[in-house]
Amino acid sequence: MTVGDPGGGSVIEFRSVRKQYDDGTVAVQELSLTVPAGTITVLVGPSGCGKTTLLRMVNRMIEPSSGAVLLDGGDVRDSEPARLRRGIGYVIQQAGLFPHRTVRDNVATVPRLFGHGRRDARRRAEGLLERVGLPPEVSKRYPAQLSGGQQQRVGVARALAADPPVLLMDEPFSAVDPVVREGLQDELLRLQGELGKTVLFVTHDIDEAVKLGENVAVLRQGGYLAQYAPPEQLLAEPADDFVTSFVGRDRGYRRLSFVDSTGLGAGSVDTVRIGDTSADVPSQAGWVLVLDTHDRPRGWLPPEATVHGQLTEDQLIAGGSLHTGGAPLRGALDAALSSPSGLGVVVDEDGVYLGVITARQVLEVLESGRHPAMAEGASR
Ligand SMILES: Nc1ncnc2c1ncn2[C@@H]1O[C@H](COP(=O)(O)OP(=O)(O)OP(=O)(O)O)[C@@H](O)[C@H]1O
Repeated sequence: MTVGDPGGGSVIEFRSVRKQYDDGTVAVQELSLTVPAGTITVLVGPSGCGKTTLLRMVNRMIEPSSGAVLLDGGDVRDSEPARLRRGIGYVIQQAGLFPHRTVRDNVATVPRLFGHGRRDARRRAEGLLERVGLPPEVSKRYPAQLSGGQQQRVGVARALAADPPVLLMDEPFSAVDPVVREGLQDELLRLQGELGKTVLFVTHDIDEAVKLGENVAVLRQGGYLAQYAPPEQLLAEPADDFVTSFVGRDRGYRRLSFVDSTGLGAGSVDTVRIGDTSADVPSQAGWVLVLDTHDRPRGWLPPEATVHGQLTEDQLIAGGSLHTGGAPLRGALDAALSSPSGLGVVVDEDGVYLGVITARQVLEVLESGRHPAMAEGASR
């Protein structure tokens, strides 16, 4: 076993699986779904629609009543559960940590199971904790001494400790507040970029689903698969009324996250630099953008503002969000709408000023049909 090295992923295939519990509840109707290797696939749907049941069929915590789950083509029933689970990381809502073991020992448990010595296992655990973005000082604390978000990170580190090709995540970020949750989501995407696991992720939150999933399976009450598609397609072409209402009224706006802004031309605006004197500041009919010495935007001077002596930061009006050229159109629209001048500032990857755009320009790009996916959606 190699701990923490890039491991790649396995294909998971649900083949006509159905689950009826002993009391007669049918949690999953006959359902077929292939989860591609090395991607994040999200199971989303309202409470009780069978998401957890489906997820737990992969590591045999639940056995299907009929049908089969295959990992890289092999039926999971052919693997003894304990052995199977060593290749499948599992992260749950409350992290499920051992309360009487330190954070480091919680993670080190897994390498120990694989026969590593205590020291080696701890060293590996510390590497993993760093990888999930935890500072070294938390490693000797107990789980109760950590915030909810930190506990979830430990849960992820522990699930990754065996370098499993598959990671099952059941509402892992639901118990933390929205800001921490966003951070955890970003961290998972970054981590996945490095590790390329096959991640099957359960949530009831459609925003989380479209943010994380390369593919999203929408389930509805009674354990039916309503739609299985990449998020942009889900938002553009919801399969039925249930999916339409589940993805929400603002799906048109959310789809802007999936349309890139290539082709959105940037205009220009007068600029000055911090440290310039009144003589350098253009006669002001309109807003002037202020840059630092590296040409990075710092803020705005309003029309008719007078500059006495050298221009300093405290004379500026704070800018809105910045749009990185080529990034999704949603960011361009947000930059324009959040800017005090109404002009969204476009920058390059290094944050250097490129030009400005207006909300109207963003809408014109959408309406001009230069983005076929959006034009198609508009006609629906
Ligand atoms: N052991 C069980 N015995 C009987 N019914 C069960 C059992 N476990 C789950 N169910 C039922 O099966 C259905 C699907 O449950 P499941 O936990 O898979 O849904 P879920 O989509 O994950 O829900 P949630 O988002 O609320 O966790 C529900 O109606 C649930 O009540």
